[in-house]
Amino acid sequence: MAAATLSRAQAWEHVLRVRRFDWQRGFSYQHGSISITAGGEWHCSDDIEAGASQLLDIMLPLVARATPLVMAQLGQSLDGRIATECGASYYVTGEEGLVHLHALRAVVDAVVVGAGTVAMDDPKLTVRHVTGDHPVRVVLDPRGRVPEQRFIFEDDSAPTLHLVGQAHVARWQACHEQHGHDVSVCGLKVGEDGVDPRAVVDLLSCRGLTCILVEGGGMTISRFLQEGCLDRLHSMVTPMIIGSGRPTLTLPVIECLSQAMRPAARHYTLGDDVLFDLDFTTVAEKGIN
Ligand SMILES: Nc1c(N[C@@H]2O[C@H](COP(=O)(O)O)[C@@H](O)[C@H]2O)[nH]c(=O)[nH]c1=O
Repeated sequence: MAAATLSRAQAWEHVLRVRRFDWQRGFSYQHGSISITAGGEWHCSDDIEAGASQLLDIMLPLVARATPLVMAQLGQSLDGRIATECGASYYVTGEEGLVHLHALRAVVDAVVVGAGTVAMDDPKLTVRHVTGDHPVRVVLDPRGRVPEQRFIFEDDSAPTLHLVGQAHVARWQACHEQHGHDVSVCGLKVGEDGVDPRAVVDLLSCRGLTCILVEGGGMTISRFLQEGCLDRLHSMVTPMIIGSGRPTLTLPVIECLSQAMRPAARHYTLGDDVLFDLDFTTVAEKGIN
């Protein structure tokens, strides 16, 4: 009899199961031919397809854990752009990159986007390219400026949480009610520098949303990174040169490269795209002196 081979689809089912596994109580997950320990190390006693093996390598560190996770995802061109000057961004990354984005959505509790992304892209933020549940959609809108007619407000296939500055709560509650939108509005303290990403993480955590994907835009992700709020960043680089347009990350000016961030990094090929998996909780060991 031919030896069994674990397929990519089967590996994905394991990822979803591992996400639901109680890592507070159990230290290792065992199912059929596969065993997984906290942190994401895995072993399969059957043969395994290359795509399945890569999927486990990429996804298990995100789900085989008992602690909260705040991560971000960027789909960018080779020259570090996420959209053209006027905001066209559908799509920078290829088919496999998009599947990966949806896989990330399927393993988090909440997906966070800034007001600009909602205004410009009118995203759905649902899981469509893989099996799995939709995350809670969170709009970060300190100035309460997002247009009223947006897909995530009108669509009730997933819960939506609209985080606005305290001054805008009553107006937005009335607005969603008037339009019959099933959207929860929550107030945020807005300081001189805008909203503190830590306050967002705390607010979501109080609602049981502890595994968070910050999906865009570049400024929102940059702010989370600058404040030390990101554990991980998945940067999907596609061999396209846009040449001008919206940048991926915008951070304070540094003078020398010793001040640059050097997170531990792994990389994977997904179709024509290269995924850089950056772990900000661990500093890279290698460096050229
Ligand atoms: N354009 C772009 C991304 N952009 C993200 O996808 C959102 C649109 O998602 P949806 O409407 O749910 O399909 C958009 O608002 C932004 O958050 N992501 C990527 O991996 N690659 C891409 O090329």
